[in-house]
Amino acid sequence: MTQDQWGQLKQKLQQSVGQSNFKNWIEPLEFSKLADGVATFHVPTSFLGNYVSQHFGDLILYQMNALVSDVRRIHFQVPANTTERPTRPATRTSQTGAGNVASSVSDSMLPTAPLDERFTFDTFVVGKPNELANAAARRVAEGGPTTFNPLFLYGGVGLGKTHLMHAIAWELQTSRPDLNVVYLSAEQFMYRFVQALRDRKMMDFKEMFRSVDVLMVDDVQFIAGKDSTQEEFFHTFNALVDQNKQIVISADRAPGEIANLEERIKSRLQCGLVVDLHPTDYELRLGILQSKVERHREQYPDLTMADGVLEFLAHRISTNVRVLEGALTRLFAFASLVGQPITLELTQDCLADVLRASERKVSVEEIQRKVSDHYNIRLSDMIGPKRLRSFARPRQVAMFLCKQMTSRSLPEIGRRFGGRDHTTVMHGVKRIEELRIQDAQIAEDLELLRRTLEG
Ligand SMILES: Nc1ncnc2c1ncn2[C@@H]1O[C@H](COP(=O)(O)OP(=O)(O)OP(=O)(O)O)[C@@H](O)[C@H]1O
Repeated sequence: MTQDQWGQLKQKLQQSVGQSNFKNWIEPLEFSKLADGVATFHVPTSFLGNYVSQHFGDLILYQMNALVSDVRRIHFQVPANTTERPTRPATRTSQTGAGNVASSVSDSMLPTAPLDERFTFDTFVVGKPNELANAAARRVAEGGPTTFNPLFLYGGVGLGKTHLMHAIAWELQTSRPDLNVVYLSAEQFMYRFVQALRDRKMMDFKEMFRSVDVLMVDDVQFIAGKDSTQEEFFHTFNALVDQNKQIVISADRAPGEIANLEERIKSRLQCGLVVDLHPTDYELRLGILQSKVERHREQYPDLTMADGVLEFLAHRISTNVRVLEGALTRLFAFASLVGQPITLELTQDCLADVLRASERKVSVEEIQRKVSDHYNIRLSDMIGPKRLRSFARPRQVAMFLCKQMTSRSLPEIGRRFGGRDHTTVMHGVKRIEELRIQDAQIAEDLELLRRTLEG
């Protein structure tokens, strides 16, 4: 391939990956040579090589073959005279991408997967459900003598396991640059293992894995049922533990609960510290939202957000932090697109599907019953026409909770409150929103009721 052809290919890639990806990742590539079906590119850092290999490797290979035939592999190389800045843990080694794409700088070092720069301890919000996991991760990140091995982190989807592992790697990169820290998913472990078998490079594979100082394997449940990968994992694990090298493992469940995982591996995994990331609670969700909103505010400085929106989201969106983050991002993008402030109404419109999906199954009837019990009035009085303050206030509280905790529209809520008009419901909801700020007793009632209703 000539430099001209590389120029043409770059134009094509620009169209495929978009301007910003192109600028960040493709533009820095320098085509070096094409020989024996292997296209070599020079990259300024192995991190960049890793990233491009993983995210755009197949695309480059595909588009290159449309231009010149018979390219089998892509190779990313940091030229010998380049000094890499040690800014990220992942830069010390390189990543082998899928298929025929490889980015290798040194064949003797184990490639680590790229780390997400947003996943640090600074950005990890700590609350009751994750404080132990956070403390254990921090302990490992200090890089001192191994006190528990392995650290086994487990928890449901999107609760921060990967975030904590990346945070450990970032931290060690700064405090202990002498250590060879490797983070990879169990799937990547398997892929490397299969590749080593295929290329008859098992000795290299073993050597590479045994030269690691801190090994972190994400989503280990992936190797369940994959017998030879499990076997190899077991040997790697034992070899590192014997050498007192730190291991961190994550999974979506406790070691004992991973089906089709060999007993000896289960028991090995339980040897160290097993920590559970619990589902988030309201306070943690609110804390996470508050911290994330700051970053969105920087991006959209002109957007205003009404009081209560974050609280609403923290109440209504389930335990998965990824969903919570996604909702916030979408909300800001939407509000900026339509040029409107972020109000509760806009939030409900924009996130209707997310809210519906994570809706707790609380019914209007249940709310009415709990609220009338709480205020010691009869259900018939709450729904009936009487306007006495002692009935009207609980009625408004119930309307407010219906609006917050169910996906019923205002007219629907009105109908279930004795056929009232939607404007009456709207007025009731607004009144309680005001009172919640002015009147501590109402705020307390609401909190208590919400907790009982959530069960
Ligand atoms: N306590 C937290 N503070 C800030 N962000 C968090 C927290 N917990 C999770 N997140 C964010 O939620 C998202 C999902 O987290 P992460 O990918 O670490 O989850 P996971 O437990 O590895 O999920 P999976 O089981 O899907 O692999 C990430 O963007 C992460 O930054």
